[in-house]
Amino acid sequence: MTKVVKFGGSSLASAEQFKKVKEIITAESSRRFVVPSAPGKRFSNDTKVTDMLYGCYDLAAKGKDFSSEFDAIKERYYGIINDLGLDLSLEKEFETIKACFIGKAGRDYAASRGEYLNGIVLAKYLGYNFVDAADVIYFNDQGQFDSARTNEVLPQRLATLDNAVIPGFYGSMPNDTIKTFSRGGSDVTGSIVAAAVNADLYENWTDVSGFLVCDPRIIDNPQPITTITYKELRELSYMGAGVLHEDAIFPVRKAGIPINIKNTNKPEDMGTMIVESTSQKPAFTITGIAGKKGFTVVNIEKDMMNAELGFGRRVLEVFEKNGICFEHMPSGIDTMSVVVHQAEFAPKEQEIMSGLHRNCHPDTIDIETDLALIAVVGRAMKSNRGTAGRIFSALAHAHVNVKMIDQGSSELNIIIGVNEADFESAMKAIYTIFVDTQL
Ligand SMILES: Nc1ncnc2c1ncn2[C@@H]1O[C@H](COP(=O)(O)OP(=O)(O)O)[C@@H](O)[C@H]1O
Ligand SMILES: N[C@@H](CC(=O)OP(=O)(O)O)C(=O)O
Repeated sequence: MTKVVKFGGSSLASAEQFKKVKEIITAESSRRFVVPSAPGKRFSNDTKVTDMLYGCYDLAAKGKDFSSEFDAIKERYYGIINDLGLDLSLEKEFETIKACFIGKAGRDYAASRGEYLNGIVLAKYLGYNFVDAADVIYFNDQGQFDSARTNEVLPQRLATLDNAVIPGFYGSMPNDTIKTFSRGGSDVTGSIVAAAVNADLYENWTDVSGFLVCDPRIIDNPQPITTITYKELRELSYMGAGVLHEDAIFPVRKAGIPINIKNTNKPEDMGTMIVESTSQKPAFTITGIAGKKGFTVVNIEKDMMNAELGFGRRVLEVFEKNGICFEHMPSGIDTMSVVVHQAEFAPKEQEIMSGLHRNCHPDTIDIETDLALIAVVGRAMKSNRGTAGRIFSALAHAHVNVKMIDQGSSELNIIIGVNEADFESAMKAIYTIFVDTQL
């Protein structure tokens, strides 16, 4: 039996957390491959080492003095090393990092050092081999994960080792520079390593007892989800359920390896099993709710739009030419709405508006900003009548105006657009109707 265990930043934020991690790893000899994140927050208004590194590098890149910020990062590591009583010096590593900051080695390089250094500390503490992710995880020239090259090198390298610590979050580009995944990307490394060693299980250790029906920062003590399918999870992660990076699902899913989300602070809790399919009925009609703020809707109106061949294509062409992906596109007979990420759309707004006028000759176009999207997800929704009705009556009772509705043909999710100001009350209303009232 081989398990790959990924520990998030909250699980490795201090020496106290490192001790819990060692106890978990040594409790089972199958926990042979370990993927650590950089030290995270020790308390709610603490700063993650990754953010400290970004801040420090930004100063260095502007040619400003970054010594006190750099010392604060060193202190985080030496605090852990000293409290664990390790005989380990990172002075050589810190010298190299400082020189690379001055030499402007890049933001990705800077951020990756959080996981790199934590990997060295954890390997020493566990007595495990250290494998630098830069030597085994690859990206292509476009900056996308290069699975072909990684699959040639990583499985072979790990096959020679009884155990290893492989830092999460980064790898190397064809020109040997360092590249990171997007934020939270150590989850992706864990998944890639699990596939490479053909693990029986990928354990993802965090600070909550698994996936919860709703974000615990919005609902107090939400119910846990014991089993969830990859498909459901992808919908929820994509819509902001931060426990697991949305891209962490693909490598293990392809290899048929289940994921178990576990709590480092409560290892006895079962956590959540993420599986391909299950006959287990979810506890409620819905499996989970997640949501994100920061969307814009572009509403396009034109009489007889439905009869105009190629109208939709011409609309989307304008977004494509401006490099904007669309999230949803609800449409009527004479109307079409395109929902996009506000941060991506805002700088291109004028180009897109004039492009739409030129390409599609609409009667009117209006833009609504500050929209939040909420995904209500559940494999049981398909076989339960009236789910949408319950959602909308709950929202009406909570005085939330629904701006947009989109139901995928898989009937796995219903997406609802509301004003950002209504986001929290909408999430609470939906949670209450399905979980507390259990309608
Ligand atoms: N549906 C959800 N279930 C559980 N946690 C969630 C959910 N949505 C958001 N979260 C947040 O995700 C956090 C865990 O993810 P993350 O901060 O990336 O942890 P780690 O540092 O272990 O990688 C939780 O502390 C919680 O605040
Ligand atoms: N440290 C990186 C990568 C990561 O996955 O971290 P965490 O496991 O703490 O979410 C980040 O903050 O984005």
